[in-house]
Amino acid sequence: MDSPTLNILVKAPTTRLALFLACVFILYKIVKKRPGEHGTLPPGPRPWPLLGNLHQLGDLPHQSLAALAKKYGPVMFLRLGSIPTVVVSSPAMAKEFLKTHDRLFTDRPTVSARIYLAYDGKDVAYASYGDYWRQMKKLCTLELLTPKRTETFKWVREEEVAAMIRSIWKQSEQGARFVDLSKFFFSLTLNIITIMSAGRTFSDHELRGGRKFKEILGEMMALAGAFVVADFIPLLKYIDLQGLRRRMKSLHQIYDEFAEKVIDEHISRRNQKAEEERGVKDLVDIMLDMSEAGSHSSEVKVTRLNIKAMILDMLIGGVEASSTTVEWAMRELLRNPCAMATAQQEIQSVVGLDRNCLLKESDIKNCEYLRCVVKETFRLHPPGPLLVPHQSTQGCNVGGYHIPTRTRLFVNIWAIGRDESIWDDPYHFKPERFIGKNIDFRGQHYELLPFGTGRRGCPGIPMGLLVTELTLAQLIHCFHWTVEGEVNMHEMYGLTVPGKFPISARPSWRLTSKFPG
Ligand code: HEM
Repeated sequence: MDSPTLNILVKAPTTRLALFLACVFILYKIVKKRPGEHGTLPPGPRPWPLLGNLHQLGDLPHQSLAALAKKYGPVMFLRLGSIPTVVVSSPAMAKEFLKTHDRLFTDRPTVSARIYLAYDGKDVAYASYGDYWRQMKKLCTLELLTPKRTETFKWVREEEVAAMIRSIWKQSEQGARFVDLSKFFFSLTLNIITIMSAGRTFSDHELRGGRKFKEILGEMMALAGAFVVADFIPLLKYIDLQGLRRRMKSLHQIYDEFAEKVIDEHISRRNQKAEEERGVKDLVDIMLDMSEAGSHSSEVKVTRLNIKAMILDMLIGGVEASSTTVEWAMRELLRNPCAMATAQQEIQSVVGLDRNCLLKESDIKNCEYLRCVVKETFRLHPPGPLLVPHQSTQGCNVGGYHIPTRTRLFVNIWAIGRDESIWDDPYHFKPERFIGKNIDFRGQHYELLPFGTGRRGCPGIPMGLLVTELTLAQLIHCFHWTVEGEVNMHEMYGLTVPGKFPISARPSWRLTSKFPG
């Protein structure tokens, strides 16, 4: 270019401005599109400096992300603080990420809960993808949570559900007008998982400082699901702005002392009794057996640390997910009296009304409608609406888009469950939609993934399902339920998404015989 031309370009203010804007536009396109070997990022809302798109998550991120996906499509790119994030909101794309490219998205991000609560990822749920996680997952799926093992804990589920029914019955006999079902469900699932894992429940005085076991666990779950700003904005990494990490550390210490005590108790019991006198083995017993044997068919070497971290996962992963599901199923049945009556009628036709023993787990296979009630609850109210976040281990191309290394992946199963292009009348609770259909929730049907799928899928499906179905069946078989006014359906986001307000309902005994036993 000769100098007069250059002079015109540089000196004329409008030309200079135009040149500047053109450069910015080209740069923006380069950054946004990343053409060439990387390809294009998925579409998404423009991020703000520092915050990225965090301000768009709101109190109920699964709902806000579902609304954004309506605008940007089933694969959407955001920045949460500085974290590149992909949100998937259709069955086809869920299959792409969780089946076709599953291996690339099997990692978990490093978050405060993993570091300060979960032994720095020495558990299963928070562990990074790699040999350690693989071994721990094998321990879950081949030893601790197999359908056969789950069957051996049938007595725990039946006894504990019966105890809950008895307490509700007692309260109603004593004239209580309403019972707080949310409290009952949390205590029930906590008791079941604690007995299955550690052999017994724990009284209020057994933890340091006389802290209540139930309270400590409740607080740990709340912290595991809390939003920690520093996990998204690395600038704040060294400041515990919300005081959450301090609380995590202190609760972790209390949990660790509890877990140490449980292991010591088991060891001293083992030393006192011969193998054949020990009775039913709980999960700590099984892991101690493996630890003594040194190795096992699953090639997992089990240490004290593994046992403590594994029991933590059973408690954090199993308790709230199951109680939240029962809670939503009850809310839906309470506001859908026809569905409630159909489910009650079905159970009645299977076991009658005058049996002097309560319904058993083995009766549930004959209650198809009840099982559809649970499925429909998973569709509308999956306890983990965005699953547990996955993370990409390397840059890759999925669905025609470039996904950078260490991108966080959320699969919005809540949005998929309410998608009008997949489900007829999606906002209404209609268990009958599943009758005679082969849609299942164990990970083969991408329109219904309450337990996730693929390598990171939930290992607790048999347990979670049996607890949920049995509890619900007993509750509606034994009692008529009424509520005052409308059933509140507001959600609260955390480790799972339970109702914002507890469900309070009025029971009246339905069976012709008094409470059995
Ligand atoms: C209704 C009950 C339950 C539901 C809906 C549920 C749901 C889920 C979901 C959505 C995930 C994450 C999947 C993913 O990352 O893609 C998960 C993981 C997990 N769940 Fe469950 N769960 C339930 C019960 C249980 C129970 C009873 C246990 C154990 C006693 C359990 C233990 C775990 C563990 C250890 C993981 C982590 C797996 C991994 O990261 O590899 N869950 N669950």
